Amino acid sequence: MKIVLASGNAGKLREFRALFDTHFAQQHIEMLPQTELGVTEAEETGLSFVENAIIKARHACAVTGLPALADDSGLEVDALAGAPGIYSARYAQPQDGFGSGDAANNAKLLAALQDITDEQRSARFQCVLVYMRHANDPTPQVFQGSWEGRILQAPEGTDGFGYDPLFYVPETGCASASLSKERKNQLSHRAKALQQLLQHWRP
Ligand SMILES: O=c1nc[nH]c2c1ncn2[C@H]1C[C@H](O)[C@@H](COP(=O)(O)OP(=O)(O)OP(=O)(O)O)O1
Ligand SMILES: [Mg+2]
Repeated sequence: MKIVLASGNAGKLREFRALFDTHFAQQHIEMLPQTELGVTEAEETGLSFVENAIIKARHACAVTGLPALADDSGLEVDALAGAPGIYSARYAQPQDGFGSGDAANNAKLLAALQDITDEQRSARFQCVLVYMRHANDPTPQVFQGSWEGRILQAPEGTDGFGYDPLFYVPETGCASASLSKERKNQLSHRAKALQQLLQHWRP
């Protein structure tokens, strides 16, 4: 069975690859990144993670004719009333003077939290996974995971992607970007959402 993985984010795709190698090794399920099937990015016009994940999954189904699994994820910072949230990937904009992309997003987040003490820097990653059997699937299957931490005062670590260098993980005592990919894949929001999927999924 072929399933399209509806993400263009290389960091996510690396993590999914390792998670699927662990869980689907014995099953006849082949996960193909959308980029390998000529699927371009969908416009994320939703106002919630689940809406955006449905938009991405539906788009990938429509283009490929295959079932699709999409991940919409992001960082919620309490001191910023939940921002950047669903806008995490597009947090920094060229007109802010930060540029765009992961490094710019991290720089903008540090600037926004400049005067915020450690105790007030609580945050969490959210991940919503949506599986759709086809573009008109009336019952998308939705799975969710979150990961609690806080935002560091300066980046740490060299692994991972996105906001990992600024995300301190209390249960490990280091930044997410200092974790091995195996350890992150045991603890993360994405790993938790995938565990939910593995328990309840009807392919
Ligand atoms: O484990 C993570 N470690 C660090 N950062 C993370 C993580 N998980 C999500 N994030 C950040 C990256 C990006 O700023 C946003 C996701 O945005 P999101 O729209 O879901 O993904 P994306 O645009 O990069 O690729 P795509 O939409 O094709 O899947 O949250
Ligand atoms: Mg996106």
